[in-house]
Amino acid sequence: MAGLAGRFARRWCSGLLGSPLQVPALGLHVGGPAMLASQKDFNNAVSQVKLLKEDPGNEVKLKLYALYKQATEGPCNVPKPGMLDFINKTKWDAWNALGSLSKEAARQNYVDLVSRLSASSESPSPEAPAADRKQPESDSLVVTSEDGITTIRLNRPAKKNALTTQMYHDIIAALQAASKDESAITVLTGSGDYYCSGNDLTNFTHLPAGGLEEMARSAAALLRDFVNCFIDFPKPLVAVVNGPAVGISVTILGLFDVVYATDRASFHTPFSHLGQSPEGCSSYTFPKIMGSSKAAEMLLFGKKLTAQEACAQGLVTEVFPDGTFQKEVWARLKAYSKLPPNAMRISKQIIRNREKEKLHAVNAEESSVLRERWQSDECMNAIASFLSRKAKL
Ligand SMILES: CCCCC/C=C/CC(=O)SCCNC(=O)CCNC(=O)[C@H](O)C(C)(C)COP(=O)(O)OP(=O)(O)OC[C@H]1O[C@@H](n2cnc3c(N)ncnc32)[C@H](O)[C@@H]1OP(=O)(O)O
Repeated sequence: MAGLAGRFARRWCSGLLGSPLQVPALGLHVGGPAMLASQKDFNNAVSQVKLLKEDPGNEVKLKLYALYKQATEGPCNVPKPGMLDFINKTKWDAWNALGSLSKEAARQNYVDLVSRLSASSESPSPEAPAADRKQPESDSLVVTSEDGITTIRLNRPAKKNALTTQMYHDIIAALQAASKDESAITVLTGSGDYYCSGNDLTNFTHLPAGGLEEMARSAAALLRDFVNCFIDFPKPLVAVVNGPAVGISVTILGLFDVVYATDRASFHTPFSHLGQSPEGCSSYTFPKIMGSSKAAEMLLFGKKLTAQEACAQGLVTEVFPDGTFQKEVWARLKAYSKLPPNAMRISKQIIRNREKEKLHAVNAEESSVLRERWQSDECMNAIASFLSRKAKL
């Protein structure tokens, strides 16, 4: 965890400052007195932060916190918080990562960062959003509509398309819009080499004021809303699985109508490893799709399936060679999107409607079990282990 936050903090610091007087390894300003911000500049910047029109996000807020502490108190010399005190430990790590940076340089870096934030929150966005579609709040999701197909693309390739809290909200909004737009088919896919690495495990480190209990309550409510959107989605829903899939991105596949996968894809649900339990209605759909013992191997023991195995077990519709995957899949989807849209909707309704009530009940139960799991030592230790780079799947 210390390493993770330290690495994060170093990365946030680098690249933010353009001064020639930088420590190359840290990207931090260590300039001489003539270059440095005054106490008055610093005080102004502190006031300016409160006036920012847009929330700069947790990563930037953490950097501001660290620079503020360094500028006002100097290098971090308070005891490190306990491993499970995620928030205070992350803050401590960020502050500690600034090492022996002088108070004056920290003050300058703080002023520079605030001035960049103020400038970007005042400049108009380069592209006006399409009139009929509210654009996602972050760049981590890209939604496009073309040829009768609305495509929702997970776009965080550097993090293997792990789902942040904001992305869950954006996917819900994108599905709601797609259910009403002109398109005949809706597709979920990923950018880069992964389809999706599941829930972003750092979501669990952003503890709200109500602590772990409140975090678990609000995550369970969001999970429930998120999965409900897939249960209720009225048009053909297709997953274009462009690479490995993990966790919730695998479990919700049971709620898709068609799943196309590259032969590079794999399907992994490591819930027990993470001290968690199945979601996405997989406790119901997986046994139905593949039989209870194959489902148990995946959901209890975290057995990872190859694309071919997932296809043999009915979770995947068809597997394509990676070299021709995109070309073949999109050609096929374009042809399908020309079929009469109302006929496709109505057929989907007949196939899915009698299951809906059951699926909603399963979703509610899975979300409520997870709410408890997320507060367990097993779960917190597994997440702390991943964050401290001791564990990877
Ligand atoms: C509303 C809440 C709902 C919650 C619903 C619950 C869902 C349950 C799940 O989804 S459980 C599944 C959770 N996912 C994982 O446990 C995957 C963890 N990731 C890994 O094990 C590996 O990263 C990997 C196997 C996916 C890929 O390994 P590889 O070596 O190829 O790549 P890196 O590990 O170097 O990853 C590149 C960077 O991406 C970050 N990252 C990857 N996955 C996640 C993730 N799930 N959460 C947060 N961050 C992730 C990784 O940390 C690297 O970042 P860095 O470059 O900054 O170090």
